Amino acid sequence: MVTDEQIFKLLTPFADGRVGAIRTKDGQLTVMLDMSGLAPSARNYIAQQAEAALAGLDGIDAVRILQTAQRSAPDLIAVASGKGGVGKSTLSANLAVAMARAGRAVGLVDADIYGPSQPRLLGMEGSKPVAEEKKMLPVIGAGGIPFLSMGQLAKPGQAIAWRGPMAGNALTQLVDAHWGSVRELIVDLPPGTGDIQLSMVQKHKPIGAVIISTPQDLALIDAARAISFFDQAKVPIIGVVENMSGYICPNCGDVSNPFGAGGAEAAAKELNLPFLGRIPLDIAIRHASDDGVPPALGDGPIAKAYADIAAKVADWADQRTANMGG
Ligand SMILES: Nc1ncnc2c1ncn2[C@@H]1O[C@H](COP(=O)(O)OP(=O)(O)OP(=O)(O)O)[C@@H](O)[C@H]1O
Repeated sequence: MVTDEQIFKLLTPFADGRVGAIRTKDGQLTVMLDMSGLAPSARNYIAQQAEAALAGLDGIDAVRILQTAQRSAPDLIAVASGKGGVGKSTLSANLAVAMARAGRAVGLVDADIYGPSQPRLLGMEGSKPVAEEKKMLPVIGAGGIPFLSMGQLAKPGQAIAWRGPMAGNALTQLVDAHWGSVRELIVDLPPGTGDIQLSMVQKHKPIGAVIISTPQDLALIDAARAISFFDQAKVPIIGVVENMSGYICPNCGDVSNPFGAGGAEAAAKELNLPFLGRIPLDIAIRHASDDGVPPALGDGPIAKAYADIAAKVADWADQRTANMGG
């Protein structure tokens, strides 16, 4: 008679970590497999492999595979700014890459209806995700980051016209996709506090928000507005990132401060919020981003700056989980 341990060993090569209860009764073997997060094609594949691996075992006449889905949806981490052009999309892509490099299962949703830029930032311009059982399958971008973008749902310029329910439905399609083993989903929000943000806090509440600003006074005033929006929605602010602080001259290496410096850190302090770090204004960031190679994949000071911010966000998420008792 075959033992549970033997069955477990037979299933491990393709269902590692997914094998649940095993029951043998009257020649019928029932095995529970946790298929949560998997796309239907992957579920079918594993179930077929399991049936094949368990066929013809000593004392077993019939094999039944029970599929369960216990794992919950990924946690959402919003990246927001008060105004456009401050580097929110660049931070979102690089935060995802840096967190993944640190070993976390991270995905990315590009919810920016005004200028969806993640397909370009992740080197997958023109990519079209396919759907399985009416849910989208994320596309794998640079750094192995699974992502979905408003830019993949609509023709260029079309999404801008989306209002209220349409924008909300589009966001739902991106968030409720086949995220598989992804545990944390970075959401690149449009700038400001519009329909997408409302839908986000009402329907897909993020566990926290990262606010990005340049050091300029005006950008900071807008950032404060975004902060108060999340405060009112009871979404905790993970912290503030200062972008484009200190310009490193590519010729002489001198550092100047075209947008000022330290403004976001001072503002964070004033608002009693954690400061997560600063990213300098560096043309290399723009070039790498335009080429679809997130600078966080490198190993110079820029990659380090993103890695430090990612570590703080990860710590925050872990602390939150610990506080929740699990
Ligand atoms: N630290 C930086 N140094 C140099 N260029 C940067 C930096 N951060 C972002 N950029 C560049 O600034 C431009 C705007 O960045 P990005 O698209 O990330 O901003 P955004 O806030 O998401 O804008 P939008 O609201 O339009 O989506 C891009 O060309 C990007 O490559």
